[in-house]
Amino acid sequence: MTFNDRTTPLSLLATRRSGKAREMVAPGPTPEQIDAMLALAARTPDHGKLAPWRFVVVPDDRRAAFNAMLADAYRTEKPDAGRLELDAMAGFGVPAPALVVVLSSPRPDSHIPLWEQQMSAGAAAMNLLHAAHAMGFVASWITGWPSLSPTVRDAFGSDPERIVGFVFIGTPGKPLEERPRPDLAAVVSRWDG
Ligand SMILES: Cc1cc2nc3c(=O)[nH]c(=O)nc-3n(C[C@H](O)[C@H](O)[C@H](O)COP(=O)(O)O)c2cc1C
Repeated sequence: MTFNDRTTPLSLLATRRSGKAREMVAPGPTPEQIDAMLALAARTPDHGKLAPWRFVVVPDDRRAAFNAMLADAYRTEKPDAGRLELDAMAGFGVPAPALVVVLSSPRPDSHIPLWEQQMSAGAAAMNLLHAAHAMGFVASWITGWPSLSPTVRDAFGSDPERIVGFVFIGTPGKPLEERPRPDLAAVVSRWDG
């Protein structure tokens, strides 16, 4: 199977496949390409025109500081953490060339339900993935412990913001492999009420 076939919009959707962050290599997107991706990702449906999400680019020269921040946060929240766990945090997303942090930035004072604002943030992350793949890269939406850590969230924003995910972007260093896809019969039905 040819993954991320950019021949047509439909072929791209039909063959879209994320890359693994730890297997990504250069080239990654240039800063201008990242800006272009984010302009595409910002075309995301949101009820009430609130744009209840934000993107924070972690530039190349801040990636080491990002990983050090993660390790520090892990040590603070898990004082008993062993060396292996701390090394894993310090290597989070390495060696993927580019990183964008997607934040849910809801407006609590809005009449738009929080749930709808948070769904829009998820959609924005998905659109960022689509933009990256449409530009010839692979992306990977990762969460894990850092996405739930208040300390890490505070490095990028503040309550009630939440980290939707860390989107790593680069070129696959190994051939992509298909993952099992859901049996459509299990997830699609016709309402007969
Ligand atoms: C909200 C969210 C969080 C995810 N977090 C992780 C993660 O922490 N680690 C991981 O290996 N995959 C994670 N994934 C899955 C991958 O991003 C990817 O979607 C998965 O490998 C499926 O590949 P596909 O994008 O080709 O369908 C997450 C996906 C979503 C939607």
